[in-house]
Amino acid sequence: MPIQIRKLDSSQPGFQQALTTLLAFDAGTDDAIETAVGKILADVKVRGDAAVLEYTNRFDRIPHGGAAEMGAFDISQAELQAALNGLPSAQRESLQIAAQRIRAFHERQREELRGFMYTEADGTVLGQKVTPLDRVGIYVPGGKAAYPSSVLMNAIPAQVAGVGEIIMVVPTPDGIKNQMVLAAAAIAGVTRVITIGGAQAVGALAYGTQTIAQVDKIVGPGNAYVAAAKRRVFGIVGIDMIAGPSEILVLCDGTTDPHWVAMDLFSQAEHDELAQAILLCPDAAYIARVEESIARLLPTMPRQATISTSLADRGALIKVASMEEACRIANDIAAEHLEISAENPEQWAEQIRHAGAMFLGRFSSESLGDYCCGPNHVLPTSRTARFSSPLGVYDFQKRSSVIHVSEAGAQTLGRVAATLAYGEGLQAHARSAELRLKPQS
Ligand SMILES: NC(=O)c1ccc[n+]([C@@H]2O[C@H](COP(=O)([O-])OP(=O)(O)OC[C@H]3O[C@@H](n4cnc5c(N)ncnc54)[C@H](O)[C@@H]3O)[C@@H](O)[C@H]2O)c1
Ligand SMILES: N[C@H](CO)Cc1c[nH]c[nH+]1
Repeated sequence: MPIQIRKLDSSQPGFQQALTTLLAFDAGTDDAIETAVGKILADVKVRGDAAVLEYTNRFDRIPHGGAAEMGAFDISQAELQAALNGLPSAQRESLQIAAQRIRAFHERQREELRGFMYTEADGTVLGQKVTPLDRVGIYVPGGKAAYPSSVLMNAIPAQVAGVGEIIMVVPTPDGIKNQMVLAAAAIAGVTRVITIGGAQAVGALAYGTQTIAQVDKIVGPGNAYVAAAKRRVFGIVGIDMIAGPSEILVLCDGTTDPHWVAMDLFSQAEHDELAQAILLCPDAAYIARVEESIARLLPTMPRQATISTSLADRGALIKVASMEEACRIANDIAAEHLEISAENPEQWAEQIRHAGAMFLGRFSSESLGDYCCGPNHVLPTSRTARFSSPLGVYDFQKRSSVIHVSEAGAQTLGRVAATLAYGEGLQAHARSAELRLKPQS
């Protein structure tokens, strides 16, 4: 099937409007998803398990007329361990290597995130205490593909942070459990695995049900339904970020094998029809070669239907004036993944301020980061990399301020506080500070 992919040129009038339209979700789709998610969440909040059971049976097409009770969706620790033991050794070892590398990276984050205390001259002690969250929900997607890597990426930082209970939800369409997903949960030390997904799983974790305890925070990626549900439950529970349909932006100077770039674009397009893959390049002849590679390689891809819809609806090959302009546009796009496939990639990376993860040089394919480089693959999408960060140990911790004022400190701070409190018209605040002042002799 001939592939239709949008071609844009930054020098053409209307380019900025075309780019804005490309980056926005189709409002019609968005509204439909929002309405559906609103209804599901309201129902789960009121009816709890009964609603979760019904939606799971329906959306995940649970066979034999569906499960009769929620217990059917729980997976025991013994089953997780059996899945790990039963994996072919190459799969088990690859999971273990990936887990070890992800753990090593996140251990470094923890070292950077320890609290601090300092003592002032008058003996007042001030500081910040870091504590892990008690109970978190991790969402592992599973509608169109199975994601053992996302189990590791979600659970390992939670464990490194010291979270008490890690509750994992993952849909099992048609009731089929993926053994690598279960094995990854065993490796990562997940507390409980429940095979539910979508907005109903997010609702169950956020509100709690008869059989699922409310969590403190929900993290993890998912499709547009999951992203919309997380956005809606924020405030009742914490969330990490909006990690929706995957995105890749390749910034190329025209020196990389075009087959490599085409396949890198496919690697994110194959996740979802709503995924987004974009190339920015100053060399028109090179863009034409990437287009040829796309046409040549696409028929060889098992997921070509998803890839072509994603490329046709949300993809683009964009001719820019220069690599400098490519960097400026990349900052505007603020993509989940940015590949800088160029000679001396560092010079361009210096100009990038907004990207979930940056892959520098032509050997750093984004796919390596998806599985085993070590940094997290749960990343902000839909331009939220302007203000969000990759999932990390910090998402599973919170900070409390610690204030221990000495008697001497209370004399100086008390006068300052009382003056400010009277200025605000808050007498009790002022008097509370003044009661601790020694009488002036
Ligand atoms: N940003 C990241 O860090 C990151 C990482 C991995 C994956 N992803 C993305 O995660 C997503 C995974 O999506 P997926 O679909 O494979 O799995 P998913 O688990 O996110 O979604 C499956 C669930 O969606 C719900 N659903 C599907 N159609 C529905 C409908 N019509 N009405 C109501 N609910 C419906 C169902 O409950 C189903 O269980 C992809 O978009 C992928 O690109 C993102
Ligand atoms: N590309 C996804 C993040 O958008 C992560 C992933 C998991 N498996 C393969 N890829």
